[in-house]
Amino acid sequence: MIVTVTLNPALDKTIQIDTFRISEVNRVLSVREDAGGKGINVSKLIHSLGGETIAVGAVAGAVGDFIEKQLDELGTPHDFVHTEGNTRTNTKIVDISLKTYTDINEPGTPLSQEALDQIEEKIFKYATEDGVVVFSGSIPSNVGKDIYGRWIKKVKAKGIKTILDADGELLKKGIEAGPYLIKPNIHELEMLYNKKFETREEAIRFAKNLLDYDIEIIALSMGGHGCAFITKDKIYFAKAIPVEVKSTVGAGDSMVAALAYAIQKNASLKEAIKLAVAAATASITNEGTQMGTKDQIEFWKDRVEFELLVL
Ligand SMILES: Nc1ncnc2c1ncn2[C@@H]1O[C@H](COP(=O)(O)OP(=O)(O)O)[C@@H](O)[C@H]1O
Ligand SMILES: O=P(O)(O)OC[C@H]1O[C@](O)(COP(=O)(O)O)[C@@H](O)[C@@H]1O
Repeated sequence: MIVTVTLNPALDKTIQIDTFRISEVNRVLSVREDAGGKGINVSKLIHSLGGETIAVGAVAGAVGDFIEKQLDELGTPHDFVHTEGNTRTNTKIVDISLKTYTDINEPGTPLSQEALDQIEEKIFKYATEDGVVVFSGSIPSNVGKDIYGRWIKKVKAKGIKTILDADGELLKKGIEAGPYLIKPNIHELEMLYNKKFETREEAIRFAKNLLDYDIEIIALSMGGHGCAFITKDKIYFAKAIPVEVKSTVGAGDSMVAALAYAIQKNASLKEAIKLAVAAATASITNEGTQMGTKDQIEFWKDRVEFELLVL
């Protein structure tokens, strides 16, 4: 079982605009709404790949109802705690002329200690020894930044693998707990080291140091430049596949989903890399927060190129 934890789900509202102008009236060309939030996206993809998954976390109000309904329609299993307020809406602006993709993410509704305890119970209810628990995304501002780190320690103590995809303090404290895999993007790594990397190699060297925290795999994604997959023995670099981008939202989550799926199946690292890049590529060819379909991912899998790096 792959359990995903989303403390801050979102309705992703993607609006298409032609040449966005600041301080002017902008007319929207199209709107679409998807159930989003990092763990939720991960579960959506794992389910469509045929994997066993459940999305846990918290939802609230009418937006929470929308998310649960859409997951039901997709057949993605979920078990959320229901809280006060309303789940956030994240606005994604796709500018079709400028080819820019802008995310405006709301902070989300607070979670009580009682809700957090209930979520923790659900994590341990569904997590299996041969499974994976995925902690990803931001958290409401009233929740301590050590939450993922604390949960990773507890899950790891039961011999269960964990994946962390977060930024800032959440990432830093999570890393200290030694998750099995982390997937920072290059900006998140720069924030972590408070340093701008001049070259791909420099970024990879800094990322590699994190393996000392008992991390097995680091997927360091670099948007349209590709992704490095770093382990103690080997470092692979997979090129991004040039495609017509419809929306970059969900590319990282697709990688995380594919990696979780591959890890649970005990697939080789090479197989995991192919699936991860194919899943990310498929996702960005779809509008809004839509993951790639199984067929799309199969198609791209044969076209993934990666090389062994010697640093
Ligand atoms: N513009 C792009 N063109 C082609 N592939 C892309 C593009 N943006 C992202 N990808 C693919 O998605 C992966 C993850 O993207 P990235 O933006 O680094 O993740 P995140 O969404 O977590 O920030 C990349 O390694 C690449 O394979
Ligand atoms: O929790 P955060 O960091 O605000 O991110 C949430 C947003 O990230 C997403 O999960 C997409 O993430 P990626 O583009 O990194 O795959 C959206 O669905 C959601 O709106």
